Amino acid sequence: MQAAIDSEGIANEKLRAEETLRRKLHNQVQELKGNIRVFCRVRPTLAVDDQEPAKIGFPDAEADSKEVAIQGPEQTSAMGRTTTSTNSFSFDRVFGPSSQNGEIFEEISQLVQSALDGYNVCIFCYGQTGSGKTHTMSSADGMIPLAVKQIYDTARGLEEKGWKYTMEGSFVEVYNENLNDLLGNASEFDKKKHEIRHDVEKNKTTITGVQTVMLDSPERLQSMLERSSKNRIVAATNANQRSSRSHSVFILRLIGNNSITGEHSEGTLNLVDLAGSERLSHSQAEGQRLKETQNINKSLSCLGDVIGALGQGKDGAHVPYRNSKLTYLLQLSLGGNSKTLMFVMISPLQAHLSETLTSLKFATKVHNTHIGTAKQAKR
Ligand SMILES: Nc1ncnc2c1ncn2[C@@H]1O[C@H](COP(=O)(O)OP(=O)(O)OP(=O)(O)O)[C@@H](O)[C@H]1O
Repeated sequence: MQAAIDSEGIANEKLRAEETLRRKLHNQVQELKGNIRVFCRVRPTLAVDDQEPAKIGFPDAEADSKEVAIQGPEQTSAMGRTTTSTNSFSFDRVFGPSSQNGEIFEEISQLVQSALDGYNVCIFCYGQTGSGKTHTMSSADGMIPLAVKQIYDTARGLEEKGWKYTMEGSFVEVYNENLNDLLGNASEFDKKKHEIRHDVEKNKTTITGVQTVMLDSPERLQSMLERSSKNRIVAATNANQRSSRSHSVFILRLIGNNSITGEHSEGTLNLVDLAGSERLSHSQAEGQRLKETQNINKSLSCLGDVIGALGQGKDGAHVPYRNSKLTYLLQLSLGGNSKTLMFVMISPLQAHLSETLTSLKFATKVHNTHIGTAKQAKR
């Protein structure tokens, strides 16, 4: 009897040691892949798209591709000759129009694992309105539900290794440089002030007056997503397609305690659906629309500046987090202590060619950035 208990004890200890080693190796692999990665996704042509497709060379479904080639707009020379140049872009992965959310999630599941292991992670969707950001992030089989499911499954598996996890979720939007609680009361949107507080020591950000939901069952997530989308519909007006004019940030805080080894880890996974990146010419926009556009342009270019400053990798160099609400909110999840993935979504239509090229150029800038080694928030 005693021998059986002893050998069970040894086996459990081996399991725990293996888990500690797995975490270390997992992180080494993630660092080799780079702490900032960019994926591109081309959405399929939809039945409602009645415009001509653009000439895009995208990967076939089977290939593990990194390249996308776009035939640029026609240019006529002084001699009257018409030419079109091909613009090629390369990223960490390019997904063609037939790719499915499940397949895309396989690539990001490793980052979800990093958040469980105590790292801060940001996953962004960037692109013009209608390019597939919400489909990728929040649809029924999008990154948010798949990430939460993976966290449940993994946390359950880690129980036998002594780990117990709690998962807290909040969901906010940044609209016109104001924070709103998507789980709160829509009548308070743009009125109630929420403050962002960073505790650098604990590597933890809190937002005052925002609801936090203990995500202890998949049903909780479902009701959380329903509440947020209802709130956005209430807050929208005919003239204001609010969801595409604001950034939404789904924040999952993952707290793990190991009662046997005494290890503790806290990580945050931020899933960010950015506002539509299309450039409205100022002459077309006026009033509320102009204000929205200016705020979106400012915050997206600020995000690019923050990533650019981090990419210079100089310790102690100024990083302009405070220049926009979004970058300030994500301060502790961007930079040396964290891992970032940017999805650039593109439309397959010729009519969107110029926005597509602008998006791909922004994404290339991000892709050329290398962020320093992440440190784990573990005590
Ligand atoms: N990969 C895809 N497969 C099938 N349908 C897609 C795909 N991507 C996008 N769609 C469809 O295209 C339409 C526009 O996509 P979506 O709403 O996700 O765009 P968006 O970039 O989030 O726009 P907005 O900025 O307005 O929120 C939707 O009807 C969506 O269901």
